[in-house]
Amino acid sequence: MARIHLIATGGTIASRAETQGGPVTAGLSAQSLLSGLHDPLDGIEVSAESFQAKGSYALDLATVFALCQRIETVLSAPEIDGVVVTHGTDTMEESAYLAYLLVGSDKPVVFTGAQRHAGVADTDGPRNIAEAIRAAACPAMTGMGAAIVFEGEIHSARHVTKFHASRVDTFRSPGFGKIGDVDEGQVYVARANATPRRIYRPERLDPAVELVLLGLGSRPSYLSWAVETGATGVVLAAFGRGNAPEGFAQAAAQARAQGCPVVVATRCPEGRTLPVYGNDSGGRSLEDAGVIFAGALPPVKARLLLAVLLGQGADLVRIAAAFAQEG
Ligand SMILES: NC(=O)C[C@H](N)C(=O)O
Repeated sequence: MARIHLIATGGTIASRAETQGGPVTAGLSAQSLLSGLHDPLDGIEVSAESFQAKGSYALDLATVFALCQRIETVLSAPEIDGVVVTHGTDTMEESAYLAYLLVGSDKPVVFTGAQRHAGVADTDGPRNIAEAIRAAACPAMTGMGAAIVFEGEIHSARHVTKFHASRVDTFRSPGFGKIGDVDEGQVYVARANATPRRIYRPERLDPAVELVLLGLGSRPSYLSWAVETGATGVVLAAFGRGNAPEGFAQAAAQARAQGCPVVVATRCPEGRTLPVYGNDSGGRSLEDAGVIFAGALPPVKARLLLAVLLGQGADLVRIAAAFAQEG
């Protein structure tokens, strides 16, 4: 019989509004989440612990790094077959992606949460937890890396993103799709990831990697300002194939000269970067300025990978090699 350990971190799934229309605040323990389950789980044994009851928008990299270490420790126990993490949906894709990068065990790690809090009659929390537990207990999830189970779908942490601010079917994997389903208690895993998972072992995550979303005519001084105020790495969420407004190539070259790597990701939800365009701050001139392209890795996840790499002391060559492997 499978044994799953649940780690609760807060978010809407662990929240209620104390008064009608009042603020929704996190605070429910792991045990109370488990006691709200309606699904009998067909004999899967579940243990639980409360890690931190906060909205996911309030978590920081050090906390999520500690969470990943805790997941690894729990999975090292031979009697545990998988872990479920309950988490707010706002940054769930980020914590799940960090677990994907940092947790070396091949046992299943499944994140889930809710869009409707525990105080409303149609909360989606209990169903999502039950389905996450079933997925974590499924041998076909072995070796897939961290995943998100939500509203009956299974998504790889490598590809998934929160797509809708409030709907219960919020998670999608643009350009890739779900990897499976949980349907009437049955878990179906249809496919693996396209790129092999690589495990990183940093001693910490670099907390000073910034993400700059570019808009039409954005000012390059914003990149320079980030470096001047202590950014140790910057990810530009750039246009299309990885192009930026005029002046960014020069600012990127300066950043690099000051020891701050600049990674260029695309702000498009699908597709990958490729240095094609010349002229001031087209992809080719950014490449000449020494930026590193993120390929198909979305900006938010490129920032996390850079925080991992800088946290393990990687130099520019190793950072470029790691992003090149992302495809
Ligand atoms: N649905 C949610 O969980 C959103 C919440 N604001 C959080 O991420 O903590």
